[in-house]
Formats: sequence, C-alpha cells, structure tokens
Amino acid sequence: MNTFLSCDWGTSSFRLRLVSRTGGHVLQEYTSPDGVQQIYNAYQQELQSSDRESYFFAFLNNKISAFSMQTDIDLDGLLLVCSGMASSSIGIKSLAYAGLPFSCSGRDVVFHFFKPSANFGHPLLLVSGVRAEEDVMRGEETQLIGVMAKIKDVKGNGMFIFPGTHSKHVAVQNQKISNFQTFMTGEVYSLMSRASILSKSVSSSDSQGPEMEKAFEQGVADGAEQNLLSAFFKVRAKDLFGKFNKFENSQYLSGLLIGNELGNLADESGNSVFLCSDARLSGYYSKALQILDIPSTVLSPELLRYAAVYGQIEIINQIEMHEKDIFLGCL
Ligand SMILES: O=C(O)C(=O)C[C@@H](O)[C@H](O)CO
Repeated sequence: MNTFLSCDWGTSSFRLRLVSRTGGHVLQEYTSPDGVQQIYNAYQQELQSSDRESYFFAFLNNKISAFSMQTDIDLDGLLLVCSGMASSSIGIKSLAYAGLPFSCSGRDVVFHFFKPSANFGHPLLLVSGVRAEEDVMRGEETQLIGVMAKIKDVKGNGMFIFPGTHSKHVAVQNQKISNFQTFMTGEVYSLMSRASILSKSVSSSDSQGPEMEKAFEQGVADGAEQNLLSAFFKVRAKDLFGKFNKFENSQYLSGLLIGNELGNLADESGNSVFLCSDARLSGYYSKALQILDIPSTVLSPELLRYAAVYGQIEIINQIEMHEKDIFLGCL
C-alpha cells in the first residue's frame, strides 16, 4: 500500500491527512481544534468509564470515519502514524522520550507499534518525543526530521527555531540534535492578554499599518533588552497614557515576548539560524529577527505546513530498514 494516514496531534490542534508515501503528497486533509488536551479533559470528566487508550481510540475511530465519508475514500485498515502530544502523559499512551544526541534522519526515534485490534482497526505507529537534561519536546523532532529531508543544502549544523505555544530552539550539530530549549512564548501571550490585568489594555486585530508595525518593533527591541516582568507593565502604562491604542498595544505585547525569546540568539553568532514557522507566525518572527539584526534563513511556511508528514515518511523508512517485519501486511 502506498498511502497512509498521517496524524500530527498537538496540545490544541488535530491534523489528519491521507498521504501518498511516494513524494509525500497530501491527497486529503482534515484539521480541527481537537487538541490532545481537550480529549484528555473530556476523558477525565466522563468518570473514566473506559481506559484512556480505548477513549482515544474511540475518538480516532470517529474522526477517521468522518474523514472517510467527507472524502468518499475507503480508509479501512490503513496505517495511521501519529506524532506530537499523542504519546504524552495526556495522550493515547505515555511513551518514554528518546535521548540526546538525536539523529535528524529518524533513526533514533522511540515508538510504539499497535497491531490492529477489536478497539481500533488500524495499525498505529505512535511516535515519541525527545528529552534534554531539563527540557522535552514532542512533535517538533518529527518536523525537524522532515525539514532536514527536504532542505538538501542545510549542512547539518545550526539553530532551528520552531515558533508556537511552546517555541523550541533546537541546536543541530552534524545532523544530530545536540540540545534544545523551550520558550513558553505563545502560552504566555495568551495568558497575559486574556487572564491578566493587561487584558484591559490590549485588543487583537488582523489589520496592519505603520503604527501597528512601529508598536511591534518597539516591543521587540524592549523585549530583547529589558527585564520581561517589568516590561509587561509598560503595556498598561502605554494604554493609560494614550501612547498606544489597544490594537497597537497587542502588537507591542507580542513584540515584547518574541523579542525576549529571540534575544537569546544574540549568543549564537557563527551558528546559522533557520526559522521553521508556519504561515501564521513566520512574518512576525522574520521581522523580529531583522529588527534584532540576527542573520537567518526563513524556510518556506508551505514546507513547514507539511513538515510532520515528511518527517513521518522518513521515520517509516528508517523503521522498515531496521525492523523489517514490523509493518508486514500494513504498508
Ligand atoms: O512532552 C511533553 O509533555 C510536552 O509538553 C512537549 C511540548 O512542549 C511540545 O513539544 C510542544 O507543545
């Protein structure tokens, strides 16, 4: 079989794709905000009448049936590959992390293979994450494997930035992850703009303009230079003193956080920086890198959209190469 189902399941998003293994073409796609966190919370509220694995399998069965109806394609028995938070303490099954150094070829991936069962009729390859001394990631390693497979001119060294709820700065040396660091940029933005006193001083908007850009630029510069806990309060002061309106202030807050995150890259001189972002955040991060004078290569947001799919294909290839019989009859 040349097609498989690819699931990139994050804390707050669910992406299911029908993929042709040759060339990595995405034939059909379904996305929803049904992140792992939401399913785990629902499982906990339902008085745990079933075990966690069965609960997640029931959810996946429903999603795959709906996907099959929507596309009018028979998906029965297709291999499902799942990366991201599905292998975490709030996912289908908690898997141990792989350690460092971690090869970007996919060779070092820790995984669990579920044969088709009465509960779930698909063979399932559940991909685990990677741990550092004091940090963890699940999902970004698979995206990085995909990026490295597609970008042939990357020499195998550099700092790879994956913006998001939990932004990752991943250091790669000789095609291996040597270390990484998480920045809670997206999550802190959401908390500060919704749940703190600053919620009264900011309003998000999709519109752009020179004033909005100026506010973002100032935020990036202040965030990179100043103590963040103190800089946060300037958002309130700017509102009270009429220096920025609430839309501009939202850009300023966003700039503060991104500037503070990227300010850490000042020590990276001599190491190439690669921005690995989807379309939603690429503009903000590339602008911030420019403002901070950090030379970087901005990878195409279209490549990042499907990086998890490309990474999963590399992982399948590696597993097939080293554990020949595992997919017998599934692929
Ligand atoms: O492994 C875990 O439990 C995580 O929390 C990893 C998380 O940071 C993802 O990498 C991105 O959200």
